[in-house]
Amino acid sequence: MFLLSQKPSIADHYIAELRDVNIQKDRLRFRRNMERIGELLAYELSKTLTYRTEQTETPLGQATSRQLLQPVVLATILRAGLPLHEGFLNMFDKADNAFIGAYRGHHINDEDEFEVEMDYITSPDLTGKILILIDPMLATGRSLEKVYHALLRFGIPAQTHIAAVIASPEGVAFLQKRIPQCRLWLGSVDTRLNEQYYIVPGIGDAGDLAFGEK
Ligand SMILES: O=P(O)(O)OC[C@H]1O[C@H](OP(=O)(O)OP(=O)(O)O)[C@H](O)[C@@H]1O
Ligand SMILES: O=c1cc[nH]c(=O)[nH]1
Ligand SMILES: [Mg+2]
Repeated sequence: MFLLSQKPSIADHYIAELRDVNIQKDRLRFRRNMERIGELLAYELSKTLTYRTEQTETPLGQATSRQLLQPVVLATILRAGLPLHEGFLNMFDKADNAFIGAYRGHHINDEDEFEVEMDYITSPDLTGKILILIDPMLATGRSLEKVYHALLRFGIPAQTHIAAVIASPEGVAFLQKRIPQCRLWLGSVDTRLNEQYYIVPGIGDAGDLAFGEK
């Protein structure tokens, strides 16, 4: 597991702004901070990938350079994942993209219990590729687990990475148990989940903060 907040850095400013109830009123800034964290996580993740060397022609000669060995697919859970996706795409600009419509739907009988509803999924072939699954909030982990398994119908990736900005200890433990083959890239692991399965202290509802209440 990689944890961005483990070492002090400028990323701490971005995460602090995401949490701040006053700064949250500025949706543009909220989305941009998500995007900036996406760029940082993507850069850290890129250091672990495999590269091949090739020759690049410059105006003055030949330079040895590195190119990613395997294609990258960025798969993002709507809505809240969109700004984080943009950050990853800024770094992995040649990536293909997958999108999944998933949200926490409520049961009629029990207000606090929820089921992950998934009503849209589109993806390129994933066979042998580097799959990066993107969602800023890892609360119970049920959305990410469900989406990961749904994506496998598009092929078996060579590697799968999961990127989230704010995680709960419960969600991390759930994913490590259920899909241990996926490597986690996280901004912060917070204290706990509350009764509504929201992350505490967390940031609130990431989708609403980025795009408005639904
Ligand atoms: O780990 P989990 O317990 O599954 O919860 C996390 C999910 O909840 C949020 O989506 P939400 O249902 O709020 O949809 P939205 O992006 O449309 O706001 C978030 O973006 C995750 O997808
Ligand atoms: O804390 C949480 C949990 C799920 N989804 C969010 O947006 N925030
Ligand atoms: Mg939401």
